[in-house]
Amino acid sequence: MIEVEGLTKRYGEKMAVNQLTFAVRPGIVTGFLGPNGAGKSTTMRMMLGLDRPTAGDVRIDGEHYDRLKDPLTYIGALLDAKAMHGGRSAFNHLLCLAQSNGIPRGRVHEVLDTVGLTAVAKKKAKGFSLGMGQRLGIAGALLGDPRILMFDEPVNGLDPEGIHWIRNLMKSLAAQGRTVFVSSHLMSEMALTADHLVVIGQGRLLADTSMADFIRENSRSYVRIRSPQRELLLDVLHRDGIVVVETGVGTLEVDGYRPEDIGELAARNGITLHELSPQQASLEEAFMQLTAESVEYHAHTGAPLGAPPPPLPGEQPGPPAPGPRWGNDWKKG
Ligand SMILES: Nc1ncnc2c1ncn2[C@@H]1O[C@H](COP(=O)(O)OP(=O)(O)OP(=O)(O)O)[C@@H](O)[C@H]1O
Repeated sequence: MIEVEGLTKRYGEKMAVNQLTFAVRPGIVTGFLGPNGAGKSTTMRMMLGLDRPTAGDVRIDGEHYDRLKDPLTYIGALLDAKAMHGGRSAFNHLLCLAQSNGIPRGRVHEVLDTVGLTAVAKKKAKGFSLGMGQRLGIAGALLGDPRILMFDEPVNGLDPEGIHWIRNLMKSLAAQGRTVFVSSHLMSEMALTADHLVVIGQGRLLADTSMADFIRENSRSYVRIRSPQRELLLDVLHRDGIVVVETGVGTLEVDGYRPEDIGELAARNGITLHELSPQQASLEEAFMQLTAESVEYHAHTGAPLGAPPPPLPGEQPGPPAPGPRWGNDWKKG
């Protein structure tokens, strides 16, 4: 279990993490989400004692990180896959970690095998691809057979097979009763992996809830209908006071009713339906809905390619580009 209480980190004027309180429980995968710059990495670094909180507290199974003896046997983490001595071989990198945490040499072979790097164990880490580096970082996290695992963007650089592998690894670690805390910007992947979500924006807690509740509470669910008797169906729905959204592609959308309600109404009126399907928004849509207010860095959406970039603060703007100008809706804050 990881317990975070009132956790706060200020860098000068910047409030990177602001009064965060939540717990990461064992036996499930907890996803950690937030837009760029939300404070995820800073929070994870404070959990590992790599950054000192301005205020608040983190406990790892009831203890502060710096009081843990042989910390790798309590909590294993992948924060930055490149944070290793590139001149060392994969084996020696792991052996150094093992020796400093009282972990037997044989365990190095085990974790190399687990992550699929046995064949390149003698190769220097600086020659590794991004995906191989991620695997080596994951091996380091697993080395001490810890009860708690933390991964910052673990699928970064992994190919589809690697992504599938890490997803199953995280689920199996959680199924063994371990605490698994993982951040990712890949929403489709997160939706398949995490059971619970902690969502932050501009350093503040926005949600601490199950995946299912998060999607339900932050998105629209509706029934999509197609019928060859569209006009007749519209009349019937309107007569019953049902609000219908007509989409451009010939489908109708109805909020607040079950497919059964619509299907029975259509049947009573002898209307043929070609589609009657419940629609639930994706995690990505729910995430964008919840965090819209706390996204710090917005990309421009309508500029033509090749248009000039927005002026930096204090810089004179360049000549206007034809059409919508790059920077019209670019903003920070
Ligand atoms: N060492 C530092 N000095 C000053 N500001 C920092 C430092 N580390 C982080 N920040 C700022 O704190 C805020 C949170 O950064 P952090 O890296 O924790 O966000 P994040 O959610 O991990 O972002 P991303 O998804 O882009 O990786 C950002 O505004 C960042 O610029």
